[in-house]
Amino acid sequence: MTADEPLLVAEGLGRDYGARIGCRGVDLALHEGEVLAIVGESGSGKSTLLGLLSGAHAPSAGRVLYRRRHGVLADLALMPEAERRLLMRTDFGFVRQRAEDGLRMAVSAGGNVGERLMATGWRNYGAIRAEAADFLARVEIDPARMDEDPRSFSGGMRQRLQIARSLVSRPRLVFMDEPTSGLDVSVQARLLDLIRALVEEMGLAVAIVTHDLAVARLLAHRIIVMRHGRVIEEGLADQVLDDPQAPYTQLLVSSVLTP
Ligand SMILES: Nc1ncnc2c1ncn2[C@@H]1O[C@H](COP(=O)(O)OP(=O)(O)OP(=O)(O)O)[C@@H](O)[C@H]1O
Repeated sequence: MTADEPLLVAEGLGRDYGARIGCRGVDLALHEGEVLAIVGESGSGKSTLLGLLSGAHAPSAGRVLYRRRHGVLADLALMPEAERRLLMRTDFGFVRQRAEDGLRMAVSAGGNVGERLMATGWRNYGAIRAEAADFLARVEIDPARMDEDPRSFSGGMRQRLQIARSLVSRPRLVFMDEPTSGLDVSVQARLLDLIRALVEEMGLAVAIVTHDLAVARLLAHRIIVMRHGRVIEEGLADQVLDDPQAPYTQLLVSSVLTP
């Protein structure tokens, strides 16, 4: 596989909810090490698109192709269920808006991280514990607290723990849905820096949904702008933010629209 070949491709992708449009006609490609931000106001279809790209939901139109480690493109919807589930464990990571949705709250911090390692084949208890401690330190959680469960953690710590849980198994592709909203502004800034550092260091491909253009500017290489379920503009992050072409994007960027 060469760097020119995309890791993930969406072709004519769409999903309806009865008569309501979730998203329609989305074409995109995501390459290794690339961060793609999906922006748009509430209800524009961002989460629906992320659900389709990650294989969590089946499309009602089009398809999502994923380039597997041996280089072959596979249609997520046509994969046998067991294979898709395995792929989601080994190759994909998810960071949800609410840490509580991505963590097991009654399981220790170390357990939350170690569980992901076990799901990808790690078996040696000592090695799992050491790796979990190491990864907790990377997300700035004191490994001395690894036996505590996340209910005793602050919001920012919980989100950092969710990030550790998602990344410890070295996925190739990470899906993030508003990973910093709902946190204090100062906590958000620190978390964004951490995400940026980890994504860069691990060479991850990321599809991140955000209504916050500052998040997109900080993290993304490319941006797609959605409105009423469709992609209305896409391009390099700086291009879209500094020289938006679509009138709607111009309004978004000038903050006339409140997300
Ligand atoms: N489970 C569902 N059942 C019915 N309609 C849905 C469902 N999920 C989303 N929709 C509709 O699909 C459209 C797109 O919603 P989606 O959640 O993808 O937007 P979004 O851009 O992620 O919004 P937000 O920023 O508020 O999360 C909206 O009109 C929404 O009402």
